[in-house]
Amino acid sequence: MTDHQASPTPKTIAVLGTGKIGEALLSGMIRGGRRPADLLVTARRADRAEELRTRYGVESVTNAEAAKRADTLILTVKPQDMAKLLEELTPHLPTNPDAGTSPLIISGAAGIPTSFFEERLAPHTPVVRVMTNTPALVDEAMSVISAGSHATPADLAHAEEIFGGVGKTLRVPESQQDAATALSGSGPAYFYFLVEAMTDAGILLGLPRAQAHDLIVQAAIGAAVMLRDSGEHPVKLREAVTSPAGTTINAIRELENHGVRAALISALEAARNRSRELASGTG
Ligand SMILES: NC(=O)C1=CN([C@@H]2O[C@H](COP(=O)(O)OP(=O)(O)OC[C@H]3O[C@@H](n4cnc5c(N)ncnc54)[C@H](OP(=O)(O)O)[C@@H]3O)[C@@H](O)[C@H]2O)C=CC1
Ligand SMILES: O=C(O)[C@@H]1CCC=N1
Repeated sequence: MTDHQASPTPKTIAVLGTGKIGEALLSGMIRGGRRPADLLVTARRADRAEELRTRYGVESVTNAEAAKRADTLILTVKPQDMAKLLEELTPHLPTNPDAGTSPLIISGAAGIPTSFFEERLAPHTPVVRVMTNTPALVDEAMSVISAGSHATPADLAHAEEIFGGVGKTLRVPESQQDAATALSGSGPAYFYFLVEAMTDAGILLGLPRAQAHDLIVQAAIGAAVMLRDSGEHPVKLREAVTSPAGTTINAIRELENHGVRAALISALEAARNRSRELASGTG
């Protein structure tokens, strides 16, 4: 296909800045049946480019080449690297595209609003902002999707199709993206932190580390599946575990005494605030 012609189904997808999130998406697209020949990747280091080529059979190109050849550019560099990446891309993107003829820009970066891209790119450039998370690696991502000013329903559907291949998607107004970043973007880290802490508790209680880890991980998986599949409110599920004069209520009292609920609320608020700070793309 000629560069950037209007097309209802964009063909070539480039992942720019293929680190942890970029690779998770790339591997998901290939698992989902997309041909490596329809994918391009870019990386800052030659050894990383080679690694991606070897691992996935995809072509590794420069950012300039990706801008010229791809119909969809998924930008997965750190927020602080986004301005520089855009500087590298803009000379190679159409400068005065008609509506519908520009490549779709999908940003996976925390904090950076679609206006950041629209201010730096040609008029009509469609931009979609997505906050995914690392469980994309196991097709259990949560990807929260918002349209920029020029993104069409087809652009949103295309982003949903890409990210839907690695988990669930949800459309939200862009004003909710910083909150979503705090909840689901960073969310897996909170659960890993809890598992780490509870495994330490198992050690304190005399269990071997590997056994403590397995017990807590399976409790987490069981709880997660029940939260997802039972349709019950978490309070109900917790009440079902909490027997009168039993063990669980003693633990819950300690969690409340130590302000864990308030700590979590403050923690997510801090993450949301940091996402807002990242909006300028300067760190
Ligand atoms: N990690 C997570 O859980 C999540 C991250 N995100 C967002 O995804 C984005 C990427 O995060 P993550 O994958 O963790 O970060 P990584 O550092 O793993 O990936 C970013 C990659 O971009 C490369 N890079 C930087 N600048 C350029 C450039 N100009 N051209 C080509 N490659 C470049 C980096 O190269 P080098 O290796 O040399 O540094 C690195 O490999 C961030 O914006 C983050 O906010 C969103 C949701 C969850
Ligand atoms: O910590 C971060 O900034 C990124 C964005 C969401 C998860 N990780």
